[in-house]
Amino acid sequence: MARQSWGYQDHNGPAVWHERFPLANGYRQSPIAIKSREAKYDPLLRPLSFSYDPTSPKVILNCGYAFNVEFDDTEDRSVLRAGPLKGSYRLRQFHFHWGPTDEYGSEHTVDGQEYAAELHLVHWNAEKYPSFVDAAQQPDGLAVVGVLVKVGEHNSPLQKVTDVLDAIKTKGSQATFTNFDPSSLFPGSLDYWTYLGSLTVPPLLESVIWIVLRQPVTASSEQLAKFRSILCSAKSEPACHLLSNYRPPQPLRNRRVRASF
Ligand SMILES: NS(=O)(=O)c1cccc(NC(=O)NCCNCc2ccc(Br)cc2O)c1
Ligand SMILES: [Zn+2]
Repeated sequence: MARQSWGYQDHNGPAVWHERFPLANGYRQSPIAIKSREAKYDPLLRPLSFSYDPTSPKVILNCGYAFNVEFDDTEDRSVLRAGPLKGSYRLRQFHFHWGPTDEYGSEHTVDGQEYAAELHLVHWNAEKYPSFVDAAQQPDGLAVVGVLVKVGEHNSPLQKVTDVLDAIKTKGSQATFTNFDPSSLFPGSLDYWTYLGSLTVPPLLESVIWIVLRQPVTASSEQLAKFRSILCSAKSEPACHLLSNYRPPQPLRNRRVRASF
């Protein structure tokens, strides 16, 4: 495995990603600072439609800059439809972004408000493209649902995820993870903002239709601390905790944010 070239520290973090990944200065980069008053209600936007098979999650792995719950995406078992999308998008993985304290760590912000963390559910357009990597090269290839997380009440569905983090402490480790419905992590309202953007991690490909839910969910301070307990170092390396893995908001440039509400 090639030594990870990028990360979230001063020497390899978001401020220098452009040196190896020129798309970092592209025209549809993510995340963005959402300004609710500038978002335009679009009556043509439909409600989101999820159909997730709880037996389709397979493993949880520490990739050094996040932990991903990976799904069996070899067929349409967990899909997202409607909303701003044409056709169905297949769920591939979900992961979180967080910061060094409960005060910040989300990637999207809303009216200047930073949240403690952000959940991303990554789907790809399996109707049009043969694989995730192919879809990730296309302007309509991916659809990511972002859920803002604020510090507060204990989040019991989330505890199923945080309980397994001790088993994947070091970069490259993985553990079995199944019988989990990721829609249990959603807030009560599925109102959303949507805009055209990119991956928020290198290679920063500009292939994501972003769907950011308006209503945040909560997680307790202890649950958020659990995120920070995983290591960005491999077993053989000096331990370094992954205290922060969020990319800050990027220029909106010539883009509009639409609201479903
Ligand atoms: N934060 S996000 O915008 O929701 C978002 C959206 C899609 C994917 C991910 N993360 C990962 O796929 N991570 C595991 C693979 N390593 C990065 C990677 C990604 C895509 C391609 Br093609 C090649 C590649 O090496 C995050
Ligand atoms: Zn993400």
